[in-house]
Amino acid sequence: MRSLLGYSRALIVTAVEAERASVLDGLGLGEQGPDALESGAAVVVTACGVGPAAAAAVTAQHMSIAMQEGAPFDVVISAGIAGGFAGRVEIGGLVVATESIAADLGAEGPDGFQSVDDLGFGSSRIDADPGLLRTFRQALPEAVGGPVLTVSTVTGTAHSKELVQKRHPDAVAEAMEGFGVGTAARLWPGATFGEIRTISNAVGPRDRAAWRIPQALATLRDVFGALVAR
Ligand SMILES: O=C(O)c1cccc(C(=O)CC[C@H]2O[C@@H](n3cnc4c(=O)[nH]cnc43)[C@H](O)[C@@H]2O)c1
Repeated sequence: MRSLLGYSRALIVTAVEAERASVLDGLGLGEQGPDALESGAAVVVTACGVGPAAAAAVTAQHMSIAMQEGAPFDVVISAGIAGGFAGRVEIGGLVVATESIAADLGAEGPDGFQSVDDLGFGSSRIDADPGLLRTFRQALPEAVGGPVLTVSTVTGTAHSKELVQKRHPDAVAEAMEGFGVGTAARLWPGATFGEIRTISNAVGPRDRAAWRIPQALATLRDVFGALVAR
């Protein structure tokens, strides 16, 4: 593959291998060996592990190596499955993040939760690059756009869902890596960032048996098939 969406070099970060395999399948790349990063492949797909810390560390490592090799990434995409907020997106559906928000980064107190923004310690939000977002929207007209939350603990009760929705009424989905990937990506000037998620489950009381992972992985494959076709 020469390039993705007109960018010279793309890094796609998933959490787990099954998501990575779906992305590679959609891109028509089959298996990609560990040499792709050092050898300057136009698209590198990596599985970072679950959660924002692993996501930030692995993204930063990849970006640093690519820079040293003289082939920096100019687009970084956090991709994978997610929980969707009922009424906003269906299971099996697709979400494109307008921003990736670290929903549990802050402090609890007697008056409730305060984000790091409220506390004056920085920002818990990373905007998607506007040009990349426009491209996603054109290529994926069926996608629901909105904030995607990054959490360290999957929301698993009606009560915690209510709390998180009160704080983020516009959120369309939650996952566990986007804010971490974006935090690393924005350290490199010239790298654009975005997040794409397909929906495996509804956010709320935990019912792992109800997660439709194969369906979400199939949608993820089709999404990257549509992106590479442009
Ligand atoms: O068991 C499997 O076969 C399998 C295949 C692909 C992915 C998984 C995962 O468990 C992925 C975990 C990953 O998914 C995101 N995720 C999905 N639903 C939610 C949610 O409701 N709340 C937060 N995160 C969610 C998240 O990004 C995880 O890293 C298993």
